[in-house]
Amino acid sequence: MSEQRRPRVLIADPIAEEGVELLRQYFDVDVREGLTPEELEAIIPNYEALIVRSATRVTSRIIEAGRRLRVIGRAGTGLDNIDVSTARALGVEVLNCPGANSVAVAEHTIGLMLALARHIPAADHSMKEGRWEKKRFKGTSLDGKTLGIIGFGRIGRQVAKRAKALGMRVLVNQPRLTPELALEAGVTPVDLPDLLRESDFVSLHVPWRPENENLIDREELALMKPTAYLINTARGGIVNEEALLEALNEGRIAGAGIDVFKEEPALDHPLAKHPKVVATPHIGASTVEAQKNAAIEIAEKIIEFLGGTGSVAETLSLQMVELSKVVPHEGVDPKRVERLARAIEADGRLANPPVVAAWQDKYIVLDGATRTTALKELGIPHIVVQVVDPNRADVALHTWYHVVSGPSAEAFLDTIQRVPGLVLEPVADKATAESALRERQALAYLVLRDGRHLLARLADETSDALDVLNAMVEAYTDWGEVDRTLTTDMNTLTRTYPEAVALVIFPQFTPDEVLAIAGRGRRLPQGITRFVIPGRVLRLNVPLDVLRSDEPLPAKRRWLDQFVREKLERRRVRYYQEPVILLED
Ligand SMILES: NC(=O)c1ccc[n+]([C@@H]2O[C@H](COP(=O)([O-])OP(=O)(O)OC[C@H]3O[C@@H](n4cnc5c(N)ncnc54)[C@H](O)[C@@H]3O)[C@@H](O)[C@H]2O)c1
Ligand SMILES: O=C(O)CC[C@@H](O)C(=O)O
Repeated sequence: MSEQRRPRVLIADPIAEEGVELLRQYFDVDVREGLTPEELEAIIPNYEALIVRSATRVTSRIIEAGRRLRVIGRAGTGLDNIDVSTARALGVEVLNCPGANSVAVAEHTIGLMLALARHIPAADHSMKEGRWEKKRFKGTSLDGKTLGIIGFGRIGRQVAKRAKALGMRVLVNQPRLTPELALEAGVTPVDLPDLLRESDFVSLHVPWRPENENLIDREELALMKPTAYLINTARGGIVNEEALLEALNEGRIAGAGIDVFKEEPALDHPLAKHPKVVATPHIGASTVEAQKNAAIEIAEKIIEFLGGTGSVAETLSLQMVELSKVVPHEGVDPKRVERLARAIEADGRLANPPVVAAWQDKYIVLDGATRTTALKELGIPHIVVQVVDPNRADVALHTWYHVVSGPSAEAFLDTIQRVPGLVLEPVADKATAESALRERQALAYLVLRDGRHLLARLADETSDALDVLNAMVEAYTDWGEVDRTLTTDMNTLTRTYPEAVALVIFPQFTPDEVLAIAGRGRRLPQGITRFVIPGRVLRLNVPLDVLRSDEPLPAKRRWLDQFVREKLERRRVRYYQEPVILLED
């Protein structure tokens, strides 16, 4: 850390004193609560770090004005009040402390459930007004009731633990919930409609993101029982407030417990005033313990970040690594590899770093297999990659299906049937085919133009499923034209692809399966997996000379950090907030 000038930290929302004291040991700390956006914008250029809770909105304007800003700390969980994309694009790290307040929010959730089930706030209010209305406040028990938890992360799991101790049955809706985790937590995974239909209490524990806006809307509320309660301690916009108000007014649900509102502070809010609602002013995390945990944890993280190396490249998840450790998870077309190798050599630079996931001592390529292979062909020892966690909530893995066009469905079938180790088996309908695929009893299913459904299965157990799958895709790719699609409706497809004879539908692979396949040195056929990865860094344009040189890896890493730092200073890094799908290298 610099001897001349200590870094300056601005704390813009109240955090526990223990965290402030810790920060003061290392930095010059100013606590300035209640700043207007204009005031914050005016003073932010003086600070290396900014710490907020949920009240201060850290907009792109504020971040851009923070010329010295290196880190934004959120003393809590949700990052929805911080423009994380702009921060990362400008090399400003964003740190939070998820987990520090999970227990507090879980306890508050249980508190809201009990308050609703036993009418505690209304009974208290009636007594304060001098009444004794014993008959009016007959409640319901939580024991034996069903709680539906939407979002089974840190808070959702803490809620489940407590609800089970109260004798509740717990249903969970959470993408990619493994059966092992569900079993261990004693909960039942269900889809959202079933959760809404079966639960006596529905509790939300998902983050706010654009796709979670109005996750609970009219349609979802309509599925709930008239005796059920909705609890929202997550974020306001996740429930459509107007729809909820209607449902309460029309008696379509029994009540709601609400800690968070679309606009906060929520003053004179019709939901907060509603007799069937127990409302609290975003205090889920407001316990002495949670606030102390969050303040100390964020202080420690900021001290470590500003005191440590603070690599700018790593802030953007960019790393210089050995190319031999970078492994594609899907096959590549050798002709495309050769073309791309020539183009990269002529251009003298690697424009877009492949996106990879760290897996044991390897990096599995999620996007950029052709580029990676082209660099290997060129004999280059090192490569810059962007490392992402494929299980991150905003990374999605979808499956492309293949529309195959050619002279006739019979000729197509003939080609497939000749693949060693493969048998085709007719099935009655789409539902049977889908279920076989889900259960992994088939490698794929085929929908022919005339509407027939066929399962593609292993001929015997000694055949290797991946080998046969690869051979099948290779066979029809050599035979006809293959286009990728996300739709399974043959009628729609034949309008776009008049020569289409068949649609090949693959199972939905999980990121863990994909990594395990690649980690074993195996590959899926090309063009099946589709990772949607927000926050891609593109057009980094790393000179090939640097990647190719004999300099050792640590020296190249230092070079990369300086290279990225300069680009950021000149605002030369193109950062995509939206997912970017690159089909062509
Ligand atoms: N009321 C409060 O004071 C308070 C305090 C802390 C956190 N929160 C809110 O709670 C949220 C959850 O916190 P956490 O620490 O449990 O987060 P988390 O990231 O550990 O868990 C969220 C889970 O929701 C899942 N998810 C996302 N979208 C989903 C969807 N549409 N359907 C089903 N599951 C979905 C994710 O996969 C993840 O597992 C935070 O993002 C924050 O908004 C509120
Ligand atoms: O700052 C707060 O107290 C709210 C915290 C909470 O919403 C969070 O996301 O951690």
